[in-house]
Amino acid sequence: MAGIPQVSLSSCEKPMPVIGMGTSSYPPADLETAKTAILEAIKSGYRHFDTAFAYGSEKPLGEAIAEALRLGLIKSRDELFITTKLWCSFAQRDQIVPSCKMSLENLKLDYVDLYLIHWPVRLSEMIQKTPVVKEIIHPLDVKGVWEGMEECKNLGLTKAIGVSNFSCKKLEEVLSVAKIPPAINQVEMNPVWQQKQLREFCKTKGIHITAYSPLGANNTKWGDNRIIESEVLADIAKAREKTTAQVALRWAYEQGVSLVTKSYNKERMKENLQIFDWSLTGEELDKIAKLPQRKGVTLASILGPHDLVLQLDAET
Ligand SMILES: NC(=O)C1=CN([C@@H]2O[C@H](COP(=O)(O)OP(=O)(O)OC[C@H]3O[C@@H](n4cnc5c(N)ncnc54)[C@H](OP(=O)(O)O)[C@@H]3O)[C@@H](O)[C@H]2O)C=CC1
Ligand SMILES: O=C[C@H](O)[C@@H](O)[C@@H](O)[C@H](O)C(=O)O
Repeated sequence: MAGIPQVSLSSCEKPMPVIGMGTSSYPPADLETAKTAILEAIKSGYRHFDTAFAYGSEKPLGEAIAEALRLGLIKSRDELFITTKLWCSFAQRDQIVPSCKMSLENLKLDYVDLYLIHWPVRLSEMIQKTPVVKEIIHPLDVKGVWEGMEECKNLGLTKAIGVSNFSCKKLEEVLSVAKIPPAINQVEMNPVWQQKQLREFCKTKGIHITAYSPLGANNTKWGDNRIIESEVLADIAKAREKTTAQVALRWAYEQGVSLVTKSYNKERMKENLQIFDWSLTGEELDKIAKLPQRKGVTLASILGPHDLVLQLDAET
């Protein structure tokens, strides 16, 4: 297996492996299933893991890390790059540090490598299921929340801080108040939602993009099968003796972003790492550039089609 390239992030001394294992599974995996899959991913060579308070995968990830250390698969926790995210129900100035500490407790870690604001919205209640009623959805206090994120970094609870699902407009708001600029914006990005405008903007601001759902989150509640069933991608895959998934992942990598993709299947998690020793041709890239575009993951599909949510989904 060719080695996994790394990227450096602003305000973070530790480099990040460009491919990470996602841990948002549908239907939600039980603790043992998730732990076993994550351990398998470590055995396969993954060193970057993406979790969130909302996924319920912090605990199994923490257990898998402890087990990997016990088994000697890794010598130190420092060999891993761990990302987790602030859930919307805790998106208030005084709740950020406690929330980060709660995630660290779930993970049984002293620090995470990256802490992200999960979505640019605040929920005034803890939720058990989605969609939610509109009364609990509020605009984000960007200044207060970002100050809390900066405090997490200054306290050493996280090496880097960033955001997720932020538009250019929301990023401008963060940048206007930030003492430490966001290192990353983690957003949906794949051949059928290429994010050209946002990528241009982030490049000029030194914000690195991580692509989530790079396979279109096929077979999940929040995604669809447009990528896995794309004839254009399948034709390229056939000609190159790769799989459609590998073509989609390689495309994202060639755009200069990092990516997090989830597989709890031993063969597919290995397959997804085989993207670093070949490249797409100019002609293949042109064909992919022409694919029809449509956002797959929307906040409205999670929280419900409320005005503020639809407005956030429509922002560029
Ligand atoms: N910040 C945010 O708001 C969001 C972040 N994320 C993060 O990004 C991660 C990845 O995105 P996700 O939405 O999971 O979607 P992905 O695009 O990574 O797709 C995951 C789906 O594809 C399947 N799959 C994986 N590899 C292959 C393959 N080689 N061939 C065919 N099917 C495959 C998986 O099934 P199987 O496991 O059976 O292989 C799973 O059903 C998440 O797990 C999460 O960590 C995701 C959504 C939103
Ligand atoms: O209800 C659906 C879930 O919240 C799903 O959309 C998320 O877990 C997603 O992967 C995310 O990171 O936001």
